[in-house]
Amino acid sequence: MPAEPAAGPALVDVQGVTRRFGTFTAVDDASLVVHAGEIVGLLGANGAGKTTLIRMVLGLTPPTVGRILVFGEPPSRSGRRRLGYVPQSLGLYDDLSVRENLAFVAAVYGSPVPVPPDLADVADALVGTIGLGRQRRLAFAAALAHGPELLVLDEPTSGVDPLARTRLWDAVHEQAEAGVGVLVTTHYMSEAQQCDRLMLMSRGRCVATGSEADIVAGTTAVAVRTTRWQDAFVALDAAGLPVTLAGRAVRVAATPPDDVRAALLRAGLEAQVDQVRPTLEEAMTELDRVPA
Ligand SMILES: Nc1ncnc2c1ncn2[C@@H]1O[C@H](COP(=O)(O)OP(=O)(O)OP(=O)(O)O)[C@@H](O)[C@H]1O
Repeated sequence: MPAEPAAGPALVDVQGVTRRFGTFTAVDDASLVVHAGEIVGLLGANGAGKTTLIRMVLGLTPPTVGRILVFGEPPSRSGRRRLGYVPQSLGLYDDLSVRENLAFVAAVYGSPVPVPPDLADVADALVGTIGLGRQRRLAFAAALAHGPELLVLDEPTSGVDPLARTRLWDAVHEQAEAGVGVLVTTHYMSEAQQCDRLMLMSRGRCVATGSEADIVAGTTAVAVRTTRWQDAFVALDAAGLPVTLAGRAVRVAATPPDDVRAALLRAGLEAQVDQVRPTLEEAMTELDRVPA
């Protein structure tokens, strides 16, 4: 996962962009580039500002401050023809069949769009009657109809099962390998790990950028080893610490080991407390807590 952006002209170049809605700042001084052939992931909790940033890249919402270039120019109608966008809501016609949805897109772009082989068995089913995973696959195929150079995907696999998610990501990688730049928002850490570069947003601000290793560096996590792991979990949770349980492994993000030991001692628990390499999720917990 390279930390530095790939060479070559940027497909998307966002510099120092802020977007306010009244007195509320949804995006605060964000910068971002996407080059051909790379997958850039936008991460952040609900309301972090990801969709607002994407809408600005698409030219749907103007920035309050800052500069956005897409294909070297401010977002425009002609630029939009060179990109494919899959919104969270998918933008499909529920009362048309899979085939009819693709025919509609084909009519707009003037080029035929074949039904993808993995949707062949539902080609004549109304979109509203097929599963969400297949709807997302269809929205993705529709976004590719005109051979875009840039794909913008807003939570493309939200609510779909792991198999469908893997298939969609295979299709995303295929596009990137063919030279398409991809800007994708996600809540799933497993998906973030598939991106070439990441940008983590918290309350509108960009709090970390780079590879997974860059983002994890400088954050902390501890592992708590004790036979009384259930009691340890309850005590740390009651102490207000960001504790998680994976099987019997108790882990605490964003907290120095001594603070974890102290919280355990207060609960009358003895345990081995070791500093460990944080997961991306733990790093995000810590970075999301950085005061504004
Ligand atoms: N048109 C608008 N008017 C006022 N506030 C808005 C508007 N659009 C977005 N916001 C606010 O800006 C903040 C960022 O919203 P945004 O949808 O960009 O977040 P997000 O990171 O995409 O979240 P999610 O993961 O839930 O989609 C939220 O607090 C939202 O309520």
